[in-house]
Amino acid sequence: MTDQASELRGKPTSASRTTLSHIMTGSDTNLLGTVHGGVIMKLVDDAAGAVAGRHSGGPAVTASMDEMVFLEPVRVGDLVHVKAQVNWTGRSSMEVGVRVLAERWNESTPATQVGSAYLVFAAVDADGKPRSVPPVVPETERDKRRYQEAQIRRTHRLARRRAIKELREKRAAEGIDD
Ligand SMILES: CC(=O)SCCNC(=O)CCNC(=O)[C@H](O)C(C)(C)COP(=O)(O)OP(=O)(O)OC[C@H]1O[C@@H](n2cnc3c(N)ncnc32)[C@H](O)[C@@H]1OP(=O)(O)O
Repeated sequence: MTDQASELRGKPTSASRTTLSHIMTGSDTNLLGTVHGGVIMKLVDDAAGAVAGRHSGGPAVTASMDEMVFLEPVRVGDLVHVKAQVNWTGRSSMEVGVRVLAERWNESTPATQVGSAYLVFAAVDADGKPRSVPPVVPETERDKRRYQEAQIRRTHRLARRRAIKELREKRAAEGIDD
């Protein structure tokens, strides 16, 4: 990895926080007539990717997307806002938290939350190898809570990966072929 972590100065959460807005049309629907979850997931990935690129100051790739939650159906004519921010940073990875809000495009009613997700992005160099990212500096109490919660998710992701790897190695050592 390109290692300059100690040289990188911290960046506040607000420096890369981004909102992506889009009006849903007939081409975004599923067979039920509501907006396809994959359309929302693309917007989530786009917004999170912009945030990760801004925070890390260069290219960043999606390593994982987890806990994508759809709370309410989104409809044609909804103006969807995808709000994303860096919750936590590691050496080369960043957890980006995303909230998805929707409001009718031509009404002044408040937007309601319709989904959320957590994505991990890895900053990469020109060869696609992980490179160091500046530490995120949480500013508000909400940012600090999100940072702490992201650390819990990180611990669980690593533990889950390690446990599954160990199980597979154990089964392979026992000669079990699946
Ligand atoms: C924006 C887009 O559309 S990108 C297109 C979709 N995404 C891609 O094509 C990415 C394909 N994947 C890759 O290129 C590689 O697997 C990478 C760059 C994500 C990781 O490369 P690796 O060689 O595994 O590097 P490494 O193991 O050092 O991981 C780098 C960091 O990512 C984290 N990471 C890697 N995989 C995962 C994962 N599945 N979940 C969570 N974090 C992960 C690591 O914990 C590490 O974090 P740290 O440096 O902060 O400790």
